[in-house]
Amino acid sequence: MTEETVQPLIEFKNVSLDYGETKVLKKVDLEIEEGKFYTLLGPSGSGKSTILSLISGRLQPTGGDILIEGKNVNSLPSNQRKVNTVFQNYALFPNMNVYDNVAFGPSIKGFSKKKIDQLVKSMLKLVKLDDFSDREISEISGGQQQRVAIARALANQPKVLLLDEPLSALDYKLRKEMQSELRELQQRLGITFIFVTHDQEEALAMSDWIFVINDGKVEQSGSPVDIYDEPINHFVANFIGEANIVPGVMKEDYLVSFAGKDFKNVDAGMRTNERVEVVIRPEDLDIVVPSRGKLQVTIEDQSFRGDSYEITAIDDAGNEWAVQATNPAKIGQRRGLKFDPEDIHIMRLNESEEDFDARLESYEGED
Ligand SMILES: Nc1ncnc2c1ncn2[C@@H]1O[C@H](COP(=O)(O)OP(=O)(O)OP(=O)(O)O)[C@@H](O)[C@H]1O
Repeated sequence: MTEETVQPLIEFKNVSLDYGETKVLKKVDLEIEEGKFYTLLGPSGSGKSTILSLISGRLQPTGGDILIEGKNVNSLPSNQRKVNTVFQNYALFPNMNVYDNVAFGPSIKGFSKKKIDQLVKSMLKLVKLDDFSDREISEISGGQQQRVAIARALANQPKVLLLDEPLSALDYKLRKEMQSELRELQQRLGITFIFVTHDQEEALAMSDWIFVINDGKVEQSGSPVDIYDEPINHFVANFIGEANIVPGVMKEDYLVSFAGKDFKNVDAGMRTNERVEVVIRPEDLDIVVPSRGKLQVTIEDQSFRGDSYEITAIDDAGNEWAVQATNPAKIGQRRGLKFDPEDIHIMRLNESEEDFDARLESYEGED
């Protein structure tokens, strides 16, 4: 039986964008399905907003193809795409009240007054601003402005909502609140959200699927859990959460050597004695008495994080380990580090997802 393939809502095939000599996007492939929450996560300048501009039609690619519902839209104007964007600065009309801001899109489309009214009221209800219709934009808070911007975009009834760092102007608490509100809104509406952020915590908390973008390329894509637990390379491991990354050698299947010792692990399929990078997350390390530790360390530093202590320890081979611990430690003390085989994650050196797959295929072909 063949599995039915779902046509992606949006596809990027080998999409490049150059500004003269500057290559901003380098042969990007993406697939976006209907009804999910996607996040483009990457550092400043990596090309996230450029990808949104290509989806919305504000920019055209210099190479490759962009497809929406299977049709090439490389040169389809923005206003003919069922896509709307919520910008970082909200871009609200300051001279209009809340109601008129939301009514703007539907009025341009020539809908009847009654239909516009219904639409605006339901959108304002959706973002919990039904009592704020008559307020001027200057009379509402940042978080409320953010909601108006979302209601305004949704009033255009898009298939896809693009959100370009929409929470970055909010304070920590409001930002957290809006994260769950946005997530809930997306689930309720069932439309596709593509959210841009450089905040990994935000991406992990909100998304069904994350694209990690770096230097105009997709470094890795996957569910938040996949990306956190199985980062494909040094960049992703470092960018997504805190990671201890030390050099190692895969001696054989399920046996890795690092910090001068051999450890059982759960990875297989690499060459004998292949050089690798070993990743262990700070929360997967426990500080114990030296005799119970798999590695012996000296406590170098510690800082209080509110709900935990971040401890820095140095092993006898000179590797530095960040440990997230519930109890404080004493600087200068000799301790042990404990971890389980499944907490050891192995990364091949400088390997892209494509190279990794190609190598895996050739490995499987050798049987
Ligand atoms: N008109 C332009 N000419 C030349 N380079 C440009 C132009 N517009 C953008 N760039 C470059 O393209 C790169 C990607 O920009 P983009 O805005 O997509 O990044 P980003 O990941 O969204 O960053 P941020 O998180 O800071 O918004 C940047 O290095 C930027 O300097």
